[in-house]
Amino acid sequence: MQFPLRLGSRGSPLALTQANMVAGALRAAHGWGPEAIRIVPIKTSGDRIQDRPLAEVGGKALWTKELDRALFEEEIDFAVHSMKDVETIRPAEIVIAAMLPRADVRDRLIGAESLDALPAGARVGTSSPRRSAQILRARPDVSIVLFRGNVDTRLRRLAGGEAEATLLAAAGLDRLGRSDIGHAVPVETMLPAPAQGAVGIETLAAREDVRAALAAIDDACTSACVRAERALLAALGADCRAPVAALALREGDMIRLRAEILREDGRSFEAGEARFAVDALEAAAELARDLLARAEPDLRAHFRR
Ligand SMILES: NCc1[nH]cc(CCC(=O)O)c1CC(=O)O
Repeated sequence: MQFPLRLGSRGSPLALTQANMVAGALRAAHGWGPEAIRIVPIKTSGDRIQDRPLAEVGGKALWTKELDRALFEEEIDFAVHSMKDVETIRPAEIVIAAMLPRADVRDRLIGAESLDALPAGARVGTSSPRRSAQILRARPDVSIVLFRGNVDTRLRRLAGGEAEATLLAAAGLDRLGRSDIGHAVPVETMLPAPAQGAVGIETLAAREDVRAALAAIDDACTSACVRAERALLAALGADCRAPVAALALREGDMIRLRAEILREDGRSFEAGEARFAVDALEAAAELARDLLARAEPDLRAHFRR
């Protein structure tokens, strides 16, 4: 293997923090020095387009396309991603080689202690169809304001009075050293997005040396759970912009997968769960089909490909 290994990352503060976590884990696992890994920031189209909801931007692979290209052109040896932002359908030449131990999976509400505590008619800033739907289900009186951009941008817009509250992933806030802000929303109220809180590392399938090095930092439990959540998402024909929530937890040799599909206005939803052996991912697809079969036409329409 040729050093330094080049780790591609988005350039946002959160992405770079996660890249440093990956580099640190690899150095510790292999006893490598600080020079062994170089972080290469790469601008993605998702980072450039800030003024429209992602669902409207339409193009797929907003966060991955440029990093994929850098992998193919051998500008980088591996790439770090928030697994939540990685599409379910990936190029066949690319593999998810490892995931770091998952962080807090919950969303944190900033600006109020709980959804119930929001003032009547409050404006809540988010660009996530899942969060919008879950908020509106709990609080049909609030209005949703489009909030995009990185964590700092969203907090600035909140401070600027553009909304009374916003929601951010606890994992991102914690990694940025902002554990002090917001109130965690229980997963029973807001089931998280599939793969929320998980950091993954991708490389080319052909790079056996890199894959072996990455295997040393793979958290098997996180990988198994996130793979189950992604299998459900894939079977729904959905991506990270669809109003889908899913959370898998290990229970001994089994995985317990909870999932929810919602209409974006929160007026209709289906929830379910399944228990299956760690490798029996077909059960996740079955749960997806079951949710779709129960969904009323307007809800199912969100998932028509
Ligand atoms: N879509 C943006 C995104 N992708 C991953 C995270 C947070 C970190 C994580 O979930 O691992 C965030 C920000 C957020 O949702 O608040």
